Amino acid sequence: MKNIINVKHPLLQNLVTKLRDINTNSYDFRKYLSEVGRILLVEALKDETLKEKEVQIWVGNYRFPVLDEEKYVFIPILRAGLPMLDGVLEMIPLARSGFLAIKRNEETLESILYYDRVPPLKGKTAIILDPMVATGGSLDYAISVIKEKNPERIISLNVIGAPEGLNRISKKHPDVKVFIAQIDEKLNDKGYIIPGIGDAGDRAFNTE
Ligand SMILES: O=P(O)(O)OC[C@H]1O[C@H](OP(=O)(O)OP(=O)(O)O)[C@H](O)[C@@H]1O
Ligand SMILES: O=c1cc[nH]c(=O)[nH]1
Ligand SMILES: [Mg+2]
Repeated sequence: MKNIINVKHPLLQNLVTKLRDINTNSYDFRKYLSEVGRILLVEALKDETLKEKEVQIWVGNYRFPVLDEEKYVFIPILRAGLPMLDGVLEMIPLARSGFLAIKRNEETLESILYYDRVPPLKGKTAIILDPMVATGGSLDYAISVIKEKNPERIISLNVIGAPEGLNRISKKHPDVKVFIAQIDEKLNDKGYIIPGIGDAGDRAFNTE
């Protein structure tokens, strides 16, 4: 699983534990997802190439490094990926955003795409946001849809994954770098991650 990067940081582990806690309410749950997203983004872009820009400062004009912010397109997978968007947009405010809504059929575990509003991706870095990689079906589907739009590169930021799903992504999409805060033990017979955080969409938006 060379393309799966388990980002290990005490601050991330602390946030994941707060997400696991069933006493965490939906407001805090969304806030913690957003914070995890931001930390994962920092790690994912740590070797990024910068452009030079002339900046007027107090002693004249100097050239300084800047990020080409509009090169990045964040793509949260609705619903549960949505709270991660706030955190990453705080870091790259001029990034674009696109939206994919994918829902698992909880009986068959098959992923269904019900909304695609992703802007053109040619020459862009697409950054997928979704807290959970369980069977990997939803992430696999999202990557396939995004690849059809020919981005320069695809990165995925995820909070918790099961070995089953991460193996699937690693085999099918070795070109996509996945930055993940926690790799858990397994899936249960309903396709939920154990120990996991339960249903992330329901917990984020207070539904059942
Ligand atoms: O790896 P998989 O087996 O495909 O499962 C992971 C998917 O399940 C969750 O979404 P869900 O289908 O529950 O939709 P929701 O965010 O609307 O609740 C999660 O946010 C992932 O997208
Ligand atoms: O554990 C899981 C698996 C899929 N989707 C979730 O929200 N949680
Ligand atoms: Mg759900």
